[in-house]
Amino acid sequence: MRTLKFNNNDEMPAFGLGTWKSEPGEVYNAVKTAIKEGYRHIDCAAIYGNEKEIGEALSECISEGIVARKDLWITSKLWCNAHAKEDVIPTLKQTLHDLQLDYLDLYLIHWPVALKKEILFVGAKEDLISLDDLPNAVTWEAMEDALELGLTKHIGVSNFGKKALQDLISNSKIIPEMNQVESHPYFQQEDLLSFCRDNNIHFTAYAPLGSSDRAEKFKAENEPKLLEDVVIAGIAKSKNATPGQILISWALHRGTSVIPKSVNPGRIVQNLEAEAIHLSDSDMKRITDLDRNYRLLTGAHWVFEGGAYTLESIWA
Ligand SMILES: NC(=O)C1=CN([C@@H]2O[C@H](COP(=O)(O)OP(=O)(O)OC[C@H]3O[C@@H](n4cnc5c(N)ncnc54)[C@H](OP(=O)(O)O)[C@@H]3O)[C@@H](O)[C@H]2O)C=CC1
Ligand SMILES: O=C1CO[C@H](CO)[C@@H](O)[C@@H]1O
Repeated sequence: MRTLKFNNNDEMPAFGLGTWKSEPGEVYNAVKTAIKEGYRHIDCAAIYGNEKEIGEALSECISEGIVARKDLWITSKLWCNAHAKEDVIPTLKQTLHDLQLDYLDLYLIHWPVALKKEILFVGAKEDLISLDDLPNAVTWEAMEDALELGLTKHIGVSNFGKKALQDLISNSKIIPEMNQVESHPYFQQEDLLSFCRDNNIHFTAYAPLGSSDRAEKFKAENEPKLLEDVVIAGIAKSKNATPGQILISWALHRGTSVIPKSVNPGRIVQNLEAEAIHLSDSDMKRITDLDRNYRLLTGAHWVFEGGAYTLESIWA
């Protein structure tokens, strides 16, 4: 099993299970199947609305002796409406309660965007709080407190660009240990990955298979379909593998963590088996050459005329 090493020698399994869009009725089975088959890393978030069902599966896997808590790596994320300093710890405690855990392995600020407390999904510019009024550095101080309290073993961020990372690096006691962002062959983010490497920040690739089960309203017309790419298909055929497995294997060979989502038992197993695939330097180069700087999860839903955020400010 490939792992990413953290400062205190904790090792995060590089491969994990994504859980966004895994409905409450199906995520229980997905997590149980995954753990029984050998997954040891589950990626969660309060905003996915399914942490209670994930908690039931985790609790059963532990009580039935399928896995020990210490051998699992559980990540969750702080939603944007809880960035106020006093809201972070209570929100994390709710996630721990839902997941039936005493501690997380990794807690992330989900986006460098702040929402008013009563707003779950942004619908208008009035729902937003600007970073001048509620800076990431303030939220981060409470993340540091969570670490000190032992509620999580590691802290990090998600959807942060270089500037937002640099702000935290320059102004904080503890540097983020992880940045979880979109990454796949059509949107590799090599520059951000190098920045993270240079600053000792690990990198998790989300939407590694193209996130094709997103709601249509969040998709662009004629979005390129990674799983149908001819180069990926050709490499898959030559290795008796599937395109999904090649995409996962590429991310692992690149030294990143990768968290494909599936609720289908066959694909859950298939995705795990991608860890055993070997890609040659020439396979890797052919895939690296596919980059087209095509972001699937654009973040456009945060942007309103006269609002607090622009795409440039979010991804800077
Ligand atoms: N921090 C953040 O802001 C974000 C984090 N994430 C995290 O990353 C995870 C992964 O990203 P996500 O957006 O879910 O998209 P993925 O790229 O993982 O794609 C998921 C889709 O691929 C299908 N699929 C799974 N395995 C295969 C396979 N081997 N072959 C073909 N199709 C397959 C799934 O269907 P099925 O379930 O039927 O198998 C589903 O439709 C999320 O679930 C979440 O945990 C994602 C987006 C944003
Ligand atoms: O992780 C993610 C998926 O769900 C969220 C909202 O529903 C997204 O904003 C986010 O990027």
